[in-house]
Amino acid sequence: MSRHKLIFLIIAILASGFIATSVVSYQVSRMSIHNAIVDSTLPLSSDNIYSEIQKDLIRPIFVSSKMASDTFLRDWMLDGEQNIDKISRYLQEVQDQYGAFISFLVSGRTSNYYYGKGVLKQVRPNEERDAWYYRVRDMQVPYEINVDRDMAHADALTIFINYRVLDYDNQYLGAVGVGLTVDSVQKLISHYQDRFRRDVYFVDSSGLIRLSGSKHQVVGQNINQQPALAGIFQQVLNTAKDDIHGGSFQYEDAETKQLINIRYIPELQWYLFVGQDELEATSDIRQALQLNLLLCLVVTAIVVALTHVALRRYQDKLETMATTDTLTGLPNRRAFDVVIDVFLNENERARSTLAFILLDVDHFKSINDRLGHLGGDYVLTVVARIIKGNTRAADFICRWGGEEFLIAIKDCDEHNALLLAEKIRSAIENELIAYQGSQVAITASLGVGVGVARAGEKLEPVLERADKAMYAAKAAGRNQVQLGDSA
Ligand SMILES: Nc1nc2c(ncn2[C@@H]2O[C@H](COP(=O)(O)OP(=O)(O)OP(=O)(O)O)[C@@H](O)[C@H]2O)c(=O)[nH]1
Repeated sequence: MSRHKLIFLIIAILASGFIATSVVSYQVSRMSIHNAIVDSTLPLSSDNIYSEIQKDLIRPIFVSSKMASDTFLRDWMLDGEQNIDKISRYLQEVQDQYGAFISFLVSGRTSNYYYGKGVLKQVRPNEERDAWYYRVRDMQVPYEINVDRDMAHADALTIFINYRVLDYDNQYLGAVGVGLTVDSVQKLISHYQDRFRRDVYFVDSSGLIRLSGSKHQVVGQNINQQPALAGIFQQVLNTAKDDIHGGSFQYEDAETKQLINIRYIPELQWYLFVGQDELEATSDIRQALQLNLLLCLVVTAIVVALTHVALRRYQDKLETMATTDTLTGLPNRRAFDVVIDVFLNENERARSTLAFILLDVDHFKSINDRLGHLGGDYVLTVVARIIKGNTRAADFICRWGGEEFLIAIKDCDEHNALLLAEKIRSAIENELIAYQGSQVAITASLGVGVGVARAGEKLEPVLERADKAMYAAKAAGRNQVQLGDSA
């Protein structure tokens, strides 16, 4: 397998492994956050808000019940509603003492609507705003909770506790009670909005948003105008069972993925919506995913870079090992095959002849026999050194075989090749090699082949000329240079 393929494979394995683990862990975290929101966070918020509302309603119900059974109030009504100041003061005192928004009394006999400042108005059966009074008058239960506009306070949205007042013989006298501003509920939902980033809003059965702490759901709008939400709301209305309306739902719009919990608040006859944007809730783990992927990228890049360097070094080492003769340090015959094309290319650009000198140490067998194999090895290293010392860096020298060396010279004619071969021959002849106390003189036979060779072409003709010339030198008595037949 090539190095590039191996690196590509490593990248593919690391990247797919890292991406798979990051994405799987992201999905698992996302699902657990989703489930936590749907199963506990939203229902719990809904429960808390509902119980706060109930808690807020208990006190005014208690105050209204006290008013309905107050002997002063009943006697005043039975005595013919004589002194209006008295009842106004009473109502004002209740209002101040219990921090109510308004306290009121409506007389069944005179239809007067009394409050802290006197008579506000008279209720009329055909007045739509007074329908509540006639409903209370005829109802079977002692009180109702009604969310309505308060005329005495510029039509502010108010929760009224409407209590029936009966005389000592249980005959209906009128309706009494207090009104609460919805400010406390509004504060509560704003608190949820700010602290837990939850959308809290109340919707009546027509879909009208009555109270809201949410930026997206504005009071006065109708949720039926939001197609995704309208469908869910219809579902809630349709599946209402035993007055238990609601459940957990999810819907998506252009920017958000909302998870919502809907609950019916019977006291208000409104629906409480608590929602959370899943995308916002999971933004942290999405950031973690991005960071993870970035780290994976960095780790992959480091691993790939290290692998590349290690492989490169290893490959270089292998190549060097495979192409270098360990004894002389010269390139070997394999290196010749690798390098010669480059060598020929360079020579071709020079458009000149190429020379090969083939050198064979004379009677090397007997040198081996005399000095031993290690001694023979040493002689070969000396010969290599002599050849190197007499050639240029641009020449290519290699160990061709046992005691044979090849010198390739670019841009070299017969004359110069013969001169170089003679120089080497004479340097070898003149070298007295000292080995283990004895002095050894050696000679070599050299064959010169000169010709034109191009990259990709067979070199055999030129090489053969050098080879034949070398054998001719041997045959002619050794220790000499012979020139091969010219091309
Ligand atoms: N010490 C040593 N000997 C080698 C090496 N490679 C080849 N030889 C020996 O070199 C000798 C070459 O001998 P031959 O090819 O018969 O030729 P020669 O004795 O040099 O005689 P001529 O070439 O005819 O002058 C053989 O004995 C090989 O075993 C080597 O790396 N080291």
